This record gives sequence, structure tokens and C-alpha cells, in this order.
Amino acid sequence: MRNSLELLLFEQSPDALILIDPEDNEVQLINAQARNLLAFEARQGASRSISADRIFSGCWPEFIVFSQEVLHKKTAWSGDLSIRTEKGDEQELLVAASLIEGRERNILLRLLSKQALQNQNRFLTVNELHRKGLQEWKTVERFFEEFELTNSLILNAVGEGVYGVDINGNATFLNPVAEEILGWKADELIGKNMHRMIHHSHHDGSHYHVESCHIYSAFQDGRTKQVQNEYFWNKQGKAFPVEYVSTPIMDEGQVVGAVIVFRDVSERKRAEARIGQMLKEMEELKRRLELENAYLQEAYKEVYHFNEIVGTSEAVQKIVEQIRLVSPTDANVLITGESGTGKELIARAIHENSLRKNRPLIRVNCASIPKDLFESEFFGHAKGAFTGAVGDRVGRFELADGGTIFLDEIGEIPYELQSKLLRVLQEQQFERLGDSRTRKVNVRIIAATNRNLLEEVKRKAFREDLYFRLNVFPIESPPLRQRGDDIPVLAQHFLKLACEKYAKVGLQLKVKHIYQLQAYHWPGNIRELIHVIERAVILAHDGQLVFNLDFSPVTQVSDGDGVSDQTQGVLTYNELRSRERENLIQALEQSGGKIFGKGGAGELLQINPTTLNSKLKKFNIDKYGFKAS
Ligand SMILES: Nc1ncnc2c1ncn2[C@@H]1O[C@H](COP(=O)(O)OP(=O)(O)OP(=O)(O)O)[C@@H](O)[C@H]1O
Repeated sequence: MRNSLELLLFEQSPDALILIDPEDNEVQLINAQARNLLAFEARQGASRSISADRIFSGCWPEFIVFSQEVLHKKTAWSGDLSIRTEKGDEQELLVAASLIEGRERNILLRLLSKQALQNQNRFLTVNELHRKGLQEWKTVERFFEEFELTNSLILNAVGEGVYGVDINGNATFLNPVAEEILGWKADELIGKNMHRMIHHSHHDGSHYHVESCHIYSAFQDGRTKQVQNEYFWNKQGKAFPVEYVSTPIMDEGQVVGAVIVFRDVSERKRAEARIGQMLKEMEELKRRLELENAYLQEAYKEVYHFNEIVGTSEAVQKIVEQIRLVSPTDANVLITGESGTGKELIARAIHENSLRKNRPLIRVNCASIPKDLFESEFFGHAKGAFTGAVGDRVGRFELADGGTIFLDEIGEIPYELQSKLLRVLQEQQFERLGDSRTRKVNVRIIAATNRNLLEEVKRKAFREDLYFRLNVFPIESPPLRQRGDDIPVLAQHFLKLACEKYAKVGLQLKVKHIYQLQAYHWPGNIRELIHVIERAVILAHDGQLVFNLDFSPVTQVSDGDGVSDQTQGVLTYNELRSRERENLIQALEQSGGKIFGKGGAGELLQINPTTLNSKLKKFNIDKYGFKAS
């Protein structure tokens, strides 16, 4: 042991060694590793007198037992010992010991720090993994090399870009199309992380996290991913839309990488956008056509149903034309015609087609105003202007300011008031009754009358100057009997309205009905036609319409055009029955279908209600039909 080589070996052994004489409690030699372990200072040499019990102070009894074992068995090892270092900390050890041949009391101890052992084990594992990884990586590289070799013909021929990546996402190969699309040469990308190179951002430039990348996720679940609507970035830093399929590559059950087949779909997207644009344009065109169509229909409607004015006769067409001409002007209009011929309808149409349509149309029925109240009704009054004038009142002219006033039955205005009306027409000024303040208005006047105003002028019942002021634009509304051509469309129109009103279905006009309606002379004009049709709808049974025109409850008038009263003279039996039926209907209309008691049809007819009931049955009249009316 004293030989210098042996000493050198002892000193430089990679193990921590101590030579000890347990009986003398003496450490005879201690090598560099052991000194290191015990944290001796550098100047402390290999042979230093240090006692064993100092080194093993924390487990001295155990050490005594252990050394006895060595002396006895010549070799032994222990995992229960520890040493105390010069720095004062405890180190757990694995100790192997042997008795030195020929030196009976000398024991050689090999100390292994448990901590160092653990570190070493870890290091071994890391090394092993590292070696394995290297191995695997080499396998993958080889795999792709082979893949490319065996498939190069195909890879080069396919029209799509193809590239391979290993498990870390680094490129292993690229085909020429991929190079062309991406703008990178294969050797510029191989070994580089493809996600970082070409897939790093979304189209809007926001970062594309590799964790959310489909190619990356194919590594996790080993599934093929087919992806659309994503973008790759080329060497020039430009994004382009792609579709790709990412197929994981397996080697002995392990995912080792993926092959990505991709296609630049810019052209297709552009075509799609163009088609989308064209569709939008077509949609716009369709909308315009629809609008035009609606407009044409509206125009068509205007010809025949100008603002609800139904009719195809020349007379109606002339009226419609006159309305069209006069509406946009502020001219006063005088509408003449029998009662119920549609004078008010014409007035409304003029207003609706004028620039004043967003302001009110105020109708004043001059026939219904008591003589004394005319002035107040037209111009308003101040509080206390007359007995009963408890507050200020706004007149119709003020209400119509900015709009139109429709003076119906203008022939009924008292002569005294006509001059005041003339003043408003001329100056658009007036005073409220009992008020001295002059008020200004801007009102258009449309007047209507069923009288012959010129006759009234001659009779001095109507002021001539007022007549000429009003008659700036005269419109004549002819009686229905002079426009038989309109009867079919009007009848059809009112039948539709009546069926809706009384919730009846399936009722239709027949040719014979039209003849019947056209043959009648309509003293009550269109208003009468409406009533006749409504009544026929109420009374219809078995889906059949019946018109009892001869006995309509109107006083028939001679209109001087050759049609005369036909109800004079003796009645035939049938006529008498018809009259009775008509009379029953009239009574029911008045009583609202009520038979019994006060105000009932029985009382009106002065017959027993039970008798009335049986008569209704006989005449096939449904009393319930009158409730709605
Ligand atoms: N050409 C028409 N098309 C559709 N409905 C019409 C037509 N003419 C008149 N009518 C209808 O007939 C009814 C009577 O018309 P309107 O009240 O306008 O007549 P008028 O001449 O003003 O009557 P009056 O002189 O008794 O006030 C109304 O319900 C109206 O809608």
C-alpha cells in the first residue's frame, strides 16, 4: 500500500475511499473524493490524523457494529451510516467495506453519498432518454428519406403542395409544387418549424397559436385533419387561402410526423367572391324589377282603381285624368253630381295626390249644420260670443290650415255667410265669431254639390262671385245609370268587400246578376249599389245571391234621361209577395234582427212575433243575418 503507484491509484480513485483502523479509532488514509465528500479544505492532505468517531459521529454505535461485521466477515455493506462533514451537515451514505488482506485491523471503506447516487441515477435516465430520442429522430429522418425516395415520383407529379414534418413540426421534405406555392426552396425550410415559417398567423394577422393548429393536433390524436378556410404565408410575407389535409405518419404504432397536402385556393375564392358579387347584383336587379313591377301594378291600379275609384267606363277614366291634372295644383275644385255618385271619394283622391297630403283633409257637411251655427262652425268663436259659447272654439278653416277643406253640399250655405266664405277664398283671412283678431290660413277648397248651382245663382240663392271662385276646376261625377260599363267591376268590388265584412265565402256574381244590376236605374247611385250587394250577401242562402231590385226601398226619381218610375199601377201576386218579403227584411234591418219585445220587428210590423217567425220561415229569411248589420 505504500508503493507509490498504489498510493496514486488510491488517491485518484473515482470512489471516495477511507482506510481505517477501527480498534485505534484512527483514520489512516483518506483520498481526494472522500476529502471532497467530507468538505475538507484543499490544504488538508491524504494522511491526516482524524478520528473515525469524528467522521461517523452521528452514527458511531452503528459504525462500531458495522466494523465488527467487516472484521468478522471480511466484507460488508451498509445503508444506515452517515457522515458529518467539516461544514457540519449530515450526508447519508451507502458504505461498502472490506478487510485489507494481510493487515488485520485495517478496513477500507468506500463511501457513496445517497444524494450523489440519486443524482447519478437521474443523469443516467436523462442520458438514456437522450440516446433513445436521437435514435428515434434518426428513425424518423430515415423514414421520411425513404418516404420521399419511394414516393418522389408521385410527390413531384401531384398538382398539390406536399410537405412532411416530424413530431416536432420541423420540415422533413417539400415537393416542387409546395416550393412554388410557398416561394421557399426545400433546403431553406427543411429542419425548420413549419408552423412558425408558414402558418404563424391568421388571415387578419393575429397570432396562430400552435396548440390550436390542426396539423399539430393531428400529432396528439393521430387523426387525419381536413381543413378549409385557413391561410399559409409565403416567403414574401403574403397570406393566401389554403385547403389542406394533414395525415399523421405512424411508425410501429407511434406518431412520428405528418404529411400535409395543401392547395392554394386564392383563385377559387376570387371566383366565389365574383359569383357572390354577381348574385348580389342579381338580387339587386331582382329587387329593382320587383319594385318596378310593383310600380307598374300601382300605375295599373291607378288607371282602374285610382285611390279606390273603381271603374272602367270613359266617365271614370275622365274623372281620374282630371284628378291627376288638378291634384298637384292649389286650384279650387267644384264637384257636381247626384248623391252617392262618389263626390267625396273624388275630393279625397285630389287631397291624397296633392302636396298637402300630409296635412289634414277636413270635411264639412254643410247640409247638417244649423243655420245659426254656420259661422262658428266655419271660423270658430271666442268665449261668450253667443249664448252657449262657454269657451273658445277653433273653426274648420283653422283645423284645415295647410291642408284641404271639403265643403260637401255647398249649396246649403246660407246666403249671408257666402260673402264671408268668399273672403277666405280670396284673402285666406277670417275672424272668429266674437273675436276681432284677423287670422290667416292657407287652405285649399274643394266643394261638392248635388244641386244645379247655376240655377241657384239665377234664383239669387247662391252668390255668383262665389260660384265662379269655386268653379275654377269643375268635375262632374255622372250617375251610375250613365255608366253601366262600371257595374260589373263595381259589383265585383263591393261583393268582395261585403263578403269580407260579413265573413261569407263562395258567393259569386253570375251573368244574369250583372244583367239585372245593369237594367236597374240606380236612383241612389253607387251608395245604393253597395247596400243592394250587402243585403244580397246577408240574405244569400245555399251560396246563391238574390237581388230584389225592383223594390229597393228608395223613392225612384225621374232623371230626365228616359228612365221612369216603374212601380206604379197594380201589383201582380208575385210582386206583392216580393214586396212583403222586402218589407220583412226592412223591419229586421231596423230592429237589428230582434223579433220580440220593444223595438222588435214584431212591434214594427204590428204583428204577433210568433206569426212573424213563421213568415220568416216561409220566405226563407234568416233573422240572424241581421245582427251583424
Ligand atoms: N268609383 C267608385 N269606386 C268605388 N267606390 C265608389 C265609387 N264611387 C263611389 N264609391 C263609394 O260609394 C259611396 C258613396 O260615395 P260618396 O260618399 O263619395 O258619394 P257622394 O257623391 O259624396 O255622396 P253625397 O253627395 O251623398 O255625399 C262611398 O262608399 C264610396 O266609397
